[in-house]
Amino acid sequence: MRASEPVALMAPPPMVDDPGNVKVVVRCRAFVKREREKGTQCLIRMDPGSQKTTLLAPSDLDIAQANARKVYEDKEFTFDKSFWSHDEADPHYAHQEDVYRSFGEEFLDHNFDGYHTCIFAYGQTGSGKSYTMMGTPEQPGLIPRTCEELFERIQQEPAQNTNYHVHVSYFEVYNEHVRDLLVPRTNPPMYLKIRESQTDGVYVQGLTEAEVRNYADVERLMKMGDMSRTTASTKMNDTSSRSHAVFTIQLKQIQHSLLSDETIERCARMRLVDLAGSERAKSTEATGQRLKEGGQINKSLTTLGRVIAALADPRRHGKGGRRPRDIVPYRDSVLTWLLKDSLGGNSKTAMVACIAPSDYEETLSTLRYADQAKRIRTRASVNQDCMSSAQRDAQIREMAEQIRSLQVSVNAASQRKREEATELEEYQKQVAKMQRLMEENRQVSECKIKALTNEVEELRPVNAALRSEIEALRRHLALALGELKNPIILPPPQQVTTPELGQGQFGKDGLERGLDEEGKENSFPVAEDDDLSSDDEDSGYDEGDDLAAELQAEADEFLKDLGLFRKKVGDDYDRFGLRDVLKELMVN
Ligand SMILES: Nc1ncnc2c1ncn2[C@@H]1O[C@H](COP(=O)(O)OP(=O)(O)OP(=O)(O)O)[C@@H](O)[C@H]1O
Repeated sequence: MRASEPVALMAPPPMVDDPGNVKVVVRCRAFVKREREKGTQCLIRMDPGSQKTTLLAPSDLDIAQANARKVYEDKEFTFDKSFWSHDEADPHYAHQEDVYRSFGEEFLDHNFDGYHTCIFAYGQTGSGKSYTMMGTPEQPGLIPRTCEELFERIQQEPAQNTNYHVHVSYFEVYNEHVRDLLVPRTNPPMYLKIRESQTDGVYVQGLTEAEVRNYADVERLMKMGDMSRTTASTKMNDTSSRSHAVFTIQLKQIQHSLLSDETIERCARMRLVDLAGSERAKSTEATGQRLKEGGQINKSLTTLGRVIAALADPRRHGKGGRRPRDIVPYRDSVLTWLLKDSLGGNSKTAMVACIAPSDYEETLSTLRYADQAKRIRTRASVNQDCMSSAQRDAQIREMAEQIRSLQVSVNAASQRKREEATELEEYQKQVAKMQRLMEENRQVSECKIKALTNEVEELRPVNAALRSEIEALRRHLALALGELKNPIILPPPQQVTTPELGQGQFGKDGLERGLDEEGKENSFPVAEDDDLSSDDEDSGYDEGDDLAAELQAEADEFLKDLGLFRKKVGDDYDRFGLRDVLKELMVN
């Protein structure tokens, strides 16, 4: 958006911070259907003159008796403003428009002056926070009213030499996770990271910051975000917000004077926060997911309470000087970390404490919270830069140089990344190749083992046959050697007197062995001398010598074959490690 040629520049920025307390207002809502049906008693009184809010002790005997140990008494609080939105017929009834006019408008002024602002709604579940912040299409709340008027101001009374740029973002903090409400929901949800930098403070990385040119653009985004927000029906509220929602408007005003050739840039940020409601599991009767959410909501609200208590501590601003910064537990919850600047830094901040008309304990807790928040002081300063064209050009040059050097390091980094990727790919290829080779080797070995096993199996019967042959030959040899060592000495031929027994009846055996009269085998004395050769000449045993030599040669030949066979089997055993198979084979 660009207006026509300028005349005057923005007012010069204040040189000092603008310290101020957090503005605290309280709003009491009307009875809802559930309360009307029960005929509940209203426990709130508000004095429009003094802005006093009084919480009355319940006269309802049921409540008092149910909590006999608790003390119920009237409590009085004073805030910057008390909005009575309980009874529409009351002349002091505060409509949505009244709430906005009372301080929403003032906060928008601060934004145009270049201050960061924050308005957050706090209160128990079902107390009217979403109604106050977002409202309904018929009764729009603070957020739509602020945005609408922002564009009205830009369009109706433009500082003629000023360019306006408006961006909005919308996110929720659900169960300690940040989710962008301006991008469609995904399953599983996409959560964003929180970062903190010297220049930008705490921010959400990757959050959508949509440029808007008119209120219709904002309305569309608000609708989109609201639909995406996590809500659920509980006993206390049909559409209970289960998350903290943060709607942010960034307003940038750039003003340029042709006369002085100077540019002034103001950046203001508006944070509009609809917190999830504090709740007691007993009142909401929540179970499962709702109970878990309730636990997380209460945890972050308790941290918010601790942050508020630390910031409100008078010693912090006393004569003794500031307490150490780390005493404020901002980082203990995502919500307080994100609101760090809004709560205790460079911001003008307001809290709307929303209360239900009939819940003594919850309302007392909210009012005490709000009462403490009143004491927080922030130090807001105008976020404005003023520079001449020469300075701006120098800045642009410096930035261009920075971009160039960043580009170089990005290129180097991506080159390194590419090289690493190639190396990794090569390594993976080698590993795969090695695995393939090992597999092939295994298959070859398996094949060899199979062939050898078959060969061994084929040789088994041959081996058995050879063994029995060896055994037979051994026996044969032993017998032959025995006979050679103990030759049968035949008696000299005699005259057979017995007519019945002719010589021819002795046969071959009869010649070799002598029989006594009873037909028993004779044992002939064994020659003392083992060397039979001298006697043999005359003894007629040349045939026996030949046979022994022949058998000895045969046995030697066989033993040689057997030795070769053993050697072969031994070699195979060494080559293929067939220890067990061969062992078994040797045994058999
Ligand atoms: N000022 C009001 N005037 C009329 N109705 C109201 C007002 N404030 C709240 N309500 C109604 O009360 C109910 C609860 O309000 P709302 O949803 O805003 O509560 P909440 O505090 O945001 O709850 P939660 O923390 O559970 O999200 C709604 O039906 C809403 O329309």
